[in-house]
Amino acid sequence: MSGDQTKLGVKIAPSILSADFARLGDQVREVEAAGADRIHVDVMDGHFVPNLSMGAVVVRSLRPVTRLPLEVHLMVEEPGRFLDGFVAAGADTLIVHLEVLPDPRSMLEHIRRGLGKRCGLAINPDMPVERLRPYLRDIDVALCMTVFPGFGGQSYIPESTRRIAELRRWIAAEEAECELEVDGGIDAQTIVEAARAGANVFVAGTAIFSDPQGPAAAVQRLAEYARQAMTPRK
Ligand SMILES: O=C(CO)[C@@H](O)[C@H](O)COP(=O)(O)O
Ligand SMILES: [Fe+2]
Repeated sequence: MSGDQTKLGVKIAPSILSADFARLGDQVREVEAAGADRIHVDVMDGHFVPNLSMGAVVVRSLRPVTRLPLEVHLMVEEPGRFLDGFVAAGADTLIVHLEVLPDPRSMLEHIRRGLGKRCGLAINPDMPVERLRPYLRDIDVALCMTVFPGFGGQSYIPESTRRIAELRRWIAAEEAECELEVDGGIDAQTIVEAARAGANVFVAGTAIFSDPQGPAAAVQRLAEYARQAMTPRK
């Protein structure tokens, strides 16, 4: 059935925000070889979030390095200014925040039909999850932030688990096909909670790139925990 978490499968999305930028290409190759499903690129403008990070030049440099899809998480006040540039650089998925889009439909349409890319809508922890409901059939990814965006290395907000479960119910009710992605503080413990609640895509930065056994081991371990936690749903 649509909205079925198990049908979508577990996807691990390493966030390069926590990578060693002096060895970025090698680190991306390493997580790809370990079975990561996509690369998560966090873009911050210093306005929507109180931090700066990276732009399309990083996507352009990574494009020849990996076959994995490059997913761009736009934590910026005016995402419309940057979409075409990220696509030209090689982005596969563009995720924009609902907080900056009073009516996101035209932008989602532009990403999907105009640019021919996958689109996602993200919401911050203080945005009621039902605000995503009208768009669930128009997006490829619903991104539930499990920390306030702006920085890697934060702790998962416990209330997120209830929000993920609620979003999973809305996705099923709408018979939507979108993925349910979580981002922020995902580690060996919280991935189990998030997977049980209904998430199927897991962004992880610190838990992968700061793992004492290395990024490859971390990717494999996280994927295994999530698969075990994901129970078939009716
Ligand atoms: O979007 C963001 C932060 O704003 C994330 O993608 C972080 O980069 C995830 O990092 P960890 O919480 O896993 O360290
Ligand atoms: Fe992110």
